[in-house]
Amino acid sequence: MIETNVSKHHQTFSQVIQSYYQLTKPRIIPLLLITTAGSMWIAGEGKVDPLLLLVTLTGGTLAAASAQTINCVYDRDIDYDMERTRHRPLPSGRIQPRDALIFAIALAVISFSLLTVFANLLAAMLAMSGIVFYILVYTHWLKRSSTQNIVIGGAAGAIPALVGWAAVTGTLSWVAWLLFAIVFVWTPPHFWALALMIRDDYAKVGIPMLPVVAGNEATVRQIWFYTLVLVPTTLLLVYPLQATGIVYAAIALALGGLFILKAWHLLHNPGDRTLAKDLFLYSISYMMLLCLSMVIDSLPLTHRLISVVASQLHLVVS
Ligand code: HEM
Ligand SMILES: CC(C)=CCC/C(C)=C/CC/C(C)=C/COP(=O)(O)OP(=O)(O)O
Repeated sequence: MIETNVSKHHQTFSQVIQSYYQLTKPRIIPLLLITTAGSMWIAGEGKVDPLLLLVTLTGGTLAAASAQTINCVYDRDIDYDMERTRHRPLPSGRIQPRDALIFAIALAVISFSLLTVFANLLAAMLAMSGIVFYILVYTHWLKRSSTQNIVIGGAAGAIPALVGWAAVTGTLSWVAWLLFAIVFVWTPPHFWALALMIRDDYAKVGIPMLPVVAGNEATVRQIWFYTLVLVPTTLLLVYPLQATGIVYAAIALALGGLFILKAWHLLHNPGDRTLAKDLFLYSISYMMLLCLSMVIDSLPLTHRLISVVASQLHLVVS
């Protein structure tokens, strides 16, 4: 087991807080919340109770933080061996695994209570299932054993979209599952682009990420495949589900076109790490803007503006 001297040094209160904060891998959480919010706005047809929004996003934050913290406890051995993750609080000895687990359980309990009391039981149960799936299916079962680890495990990252929908409607629908599918299909291009950049790190610790096991060519082909599935999937919200309108359709098409273009470049240059990095960074902006377009599209103001423009066009034509 990893023991370092760092834990024996005195840490100031703010350093301790900082370490617990880092344990939650906070940089990923805002995007998870953006998918939750996009889902909530579509579910609420442009009108979301601010208190429900606040509670759901807080509950979602705490659940994701709990999941990431348990993942840090479980993966502390490989995190120690990888350059990118070596300085995390557990491998560097700033927090003890037992304390991290207590912290994670506390986060999960608060999240569950908050969501149950102020949203509903379905939203709370979904958030908890996100934690369980991420830990059991991704971290424990697949991460160290399958090249498909992030395809199947990626379902955990798509659960926040279901949480958002459930919080507003108390149930799940086809649209909710489609939002889930969008994040699910987006995850392989998102992660494999990154894995192409840092494959050596994964190879070092024996994690069977696709580029390590199957090579760059096979990985870019998979990225290309999932990107080609992703873009039409995003458009199913417009037709046949009719959950979003013209504003979303136009933005989803433009963003999707650029995603396909970038994936195409990578497909023809599998060894180019700059292109891989470009696609990874774009995948994040893509999801952010796609969800933002869901929100804008659902607003009553947008609907009014569109009917004004449509009637003007009608006048011009007739
Ligand atoms: C199993 C699925 C996923 C895997 C394996 C994965 C893996 C990763 C990894 C390893 C990083 C780099 C983090 C670092 O440098 O410490 C990253 C970054 C990121 N991921 Fe994912 N990810 C997954 C799904 C998601 C999902 C579902 C979202 C949100 C919807 C997301 C959002 C982000 C964001 C925003 C970053 C950038 C963080 C930064 O600014 O450094 N990821 N991902
Ligand atoms: C509703 C709910 C609670 C959902 C939780 C979903 C969740 C925490 C998704 C995160 C996915 C993710 C960023 C994985 C990082 O992979 P990794 O752990 O392999 O990354 P690493 O190599 O940086 O450790």
